[in-house]
Amino acid sequence: MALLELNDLNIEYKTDQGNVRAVEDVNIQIEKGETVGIVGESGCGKTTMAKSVLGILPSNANIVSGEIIYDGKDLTERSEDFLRENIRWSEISWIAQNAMNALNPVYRIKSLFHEALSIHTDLSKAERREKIEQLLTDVDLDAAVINDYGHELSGGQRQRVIIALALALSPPLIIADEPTTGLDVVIQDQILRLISDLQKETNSAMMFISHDVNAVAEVSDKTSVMYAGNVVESGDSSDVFKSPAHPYTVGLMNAFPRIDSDPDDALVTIPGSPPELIDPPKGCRFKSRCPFATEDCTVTPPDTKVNNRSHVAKCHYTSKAEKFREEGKKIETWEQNDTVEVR
Ligand SMILES: Nc1ncnc2c1ncn2[C@@H]1O[C@H](COP(=O)(O)OP(=O)(O)OP(=O)(O)O)[C@@H](O)[C@H]1O
Repeated sequence: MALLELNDLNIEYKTDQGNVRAVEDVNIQIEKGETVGIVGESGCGKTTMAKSVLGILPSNANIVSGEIIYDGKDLTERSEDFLRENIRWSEISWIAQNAMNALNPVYRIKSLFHEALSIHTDLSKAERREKIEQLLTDVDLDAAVINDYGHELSGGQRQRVIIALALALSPPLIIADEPTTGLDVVIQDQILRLISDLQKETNSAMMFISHDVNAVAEVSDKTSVMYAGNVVESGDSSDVFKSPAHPYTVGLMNAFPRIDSDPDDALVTIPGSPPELIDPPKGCRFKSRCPFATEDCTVTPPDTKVNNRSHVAKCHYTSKAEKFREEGKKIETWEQNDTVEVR
């Protein structure tokens, strides 16, 4: 049994304009000790999905159907008290983007930890202090920051504090939602490496959410690519990133050139933006931006097996994936209005 299983998960937000179908029929499994990457542009439903696991969705959100099975328990059926006392921090912790900005600036760093440790452990005050200093050292901070206020630290230092907090109770699962976004590129790299090293050392499983394909490819064993509320491609990261089979994955990878790619190569971007999720298009949601789309794409896209492992893509034309990859490198492919013939 997987540590976390999202089964046919559907989540909507109620708004004055109508219901936003932010997560639709999402299936994701995370095994013990494994890192699963979730990648996609802003607004694709990644954060909504992650918040549903922790039970911290905003009040206008509704889990319409599906299951969130953690260690055999369906969390969608558990109360707020149960999640607070038995799941958050101790079983599943959360590293959010710029999380410290959201925290109370009049709190000292030590207060953040004392709160989590006093609720969930029976350590004495002195033992808690020792533990906090150790956690801060583990994330390469000077233990003296224990007495600082959040606003006295740099962005990178704050994110290290948040990582230390996420590790404080040795949770079996860590959800890291855009943990490096907004940081300086060099710091991003350090934080990424730190998360990856600590995760291996502690053997926690991790859901690693990012819009940055390269970051996801670097740390994840498996990857799910999300577009407009759907998982459009998933599989072992080595399969997904070596042989992307959905045109969206191809476009996303070209939009994030690897550090070792030729600097003279033109940057390819996917024109347009994801569709409105109040009345999303029928069939494939990527259709209007896909240079390879045909009439068939207006019907429900299939889950197509790409190889004899677990690599699947929601596209009718995965048998043409090699051609997608080749044509997808060219700017003209994405800029022209006509469909590119791949047959
Ligand atoms: N509180 C809310 N009320 C209504 N709609 C919302 C709310 N929060 C998010 N949405 C909508 O749900 C969809 C998914 O958003 P979500 O934040 O989950 O995406 P994301 O991929 O995590 O993007 P980002 O990285 O920008 O957070 C978007 O269309 C967004 O506008």
